[in-house]
Amino acid sequence: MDSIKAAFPFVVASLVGLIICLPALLRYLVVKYRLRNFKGPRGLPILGNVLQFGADNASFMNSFLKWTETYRENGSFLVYIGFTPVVTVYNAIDMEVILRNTKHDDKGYFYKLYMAPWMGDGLLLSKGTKWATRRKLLTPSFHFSILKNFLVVLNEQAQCLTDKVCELKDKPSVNLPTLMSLCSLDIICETIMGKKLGAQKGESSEYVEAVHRMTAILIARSRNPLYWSNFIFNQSRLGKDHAKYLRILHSTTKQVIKDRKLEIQLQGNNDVTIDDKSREVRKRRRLAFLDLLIEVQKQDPSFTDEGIQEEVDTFMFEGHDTVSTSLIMTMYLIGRHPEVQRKIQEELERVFGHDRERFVTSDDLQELEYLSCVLKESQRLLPPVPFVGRDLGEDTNIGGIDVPKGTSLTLAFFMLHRDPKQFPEPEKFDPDRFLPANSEGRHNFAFLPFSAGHRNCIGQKFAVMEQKVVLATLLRKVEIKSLQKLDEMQFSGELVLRSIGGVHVKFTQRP
Ligand code: HEM
Repeated sequence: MDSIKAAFPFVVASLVGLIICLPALLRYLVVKYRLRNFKGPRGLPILGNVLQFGADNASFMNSFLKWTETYRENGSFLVYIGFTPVVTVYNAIDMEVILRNTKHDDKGYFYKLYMAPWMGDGLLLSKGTKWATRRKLLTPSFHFSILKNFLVVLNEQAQCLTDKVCELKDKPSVNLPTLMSLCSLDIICETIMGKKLGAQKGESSEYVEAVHRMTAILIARSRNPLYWSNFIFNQSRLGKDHAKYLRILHSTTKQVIKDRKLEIQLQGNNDVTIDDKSREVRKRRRLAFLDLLIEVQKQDPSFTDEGIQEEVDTFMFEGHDTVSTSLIMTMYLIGRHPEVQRKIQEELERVFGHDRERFVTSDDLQELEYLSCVLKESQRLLPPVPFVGRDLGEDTNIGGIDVPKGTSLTLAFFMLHRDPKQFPEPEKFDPDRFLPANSEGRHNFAFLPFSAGHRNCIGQKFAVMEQKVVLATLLRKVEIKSLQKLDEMQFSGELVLRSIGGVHVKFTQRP
């Protein structure tokens, strides 16, 4: 009798546990049944496919690549992370179905876990009405007529980079990520917040240190499943550093916004006005995106200071690592293909003559057509954002199978861009694929470095402009030789694509 009494609390606890877990268990069984015909690697009970992912980011990427090739005909496959099904999609037809549907705008658990503390509920992470209202408010700020106001900053920073690179010409090897990250940070800080950092010139800044440390912490967090729990992460050394750098990042942006608003107030009105019809910007000083956000707030006071901060933090994050990764990969590929580099140099000579100093103008940007093809081909082969996540907002037919609402998706651009039906010999770097005549008949959703549909990249035009200015300035003066072979490089799909072990090149000054 006593032993029954003693066991009673455990029996009750087990029953309560079962009742709590039952809905989740039932949902798992129903979803598993509905997805029974979806192809994918066979996993273990309870663990699913986790053990097949490998212990580090490189093995994770290799497993993904292996599965993509195995299921290429389907263009999608299913894995289980424990009890959670995740469908990976990498064919143009299903990409279109998903990205065109406005109901699929939830970015999923991991996005929120890693990025929300820094970016809050800004444009990247928000959804529904909040996202739609913000996107409508912010889209005009990315119109080309406004973006061209940033050309001066882009040119100045590109020249600073070029001067630095010229000084490195005798070095046998330069690791591109270190160099390019500082350049794109200088650019994004000045264009978004109107703040000159001087990172390229070696001026130390608490903010730059915090951005670098924060990015590294987010990557380390994604690698360790224990840190996926907020509770465990917050107690860890890494979690404490995270809190410290987050304070620096937020207090900096908060202060910058406050100072800029005060400056405007002291001047009596905002010295930046935008003509509604021509989108022409009139200003008495250098424009920053922040001025445009403050202008938006004047038109719509529901866009609060917190709202401005969320968007500034989002742009700082989204507009820095992505562009520098794209430049790194493009410079690497140019340095591997002397014939492509020669064609770029010929185009630069056609547009700039022998003038290696003059700033790149908006007319020049239109004329650099071959450089556009090179950028696109680089973003096809080595897309800076290799994957994005989504949770399905409604039941959706993917590859002929009805996938239930709530299922997590990985949209794998890295693998999409290697579809041999859309891009014959997909591993070959061939910028001519993107000449207009060679692009005919290609599916509109076969090439998505900036994603597509309503949640596409708002900063796409800015990013292309920045890269063209940097490359047109640099390649007029220097030549790049890449020191690693593509098939020997090991990539990892973190928040952006990274080459484990760096990207090493040698620069020489052009005669
Ligand atoms: C080569 C550089 C860039 C690449 C490859 C890139 C790529 C992308 C991709 C793939 C997305 C979709 C993310 C998702 O669906 O989860 C995205 C969204 C976004 N990007 Fe970019 N991006 C770049 C540069 C920039 C820049 C320079 C800015 C800002 C200055 C920016 C701001 C944003 C924002 C705010 C979003 C969220 C848009 C929304 O959901 O409405 N990006 N980007």
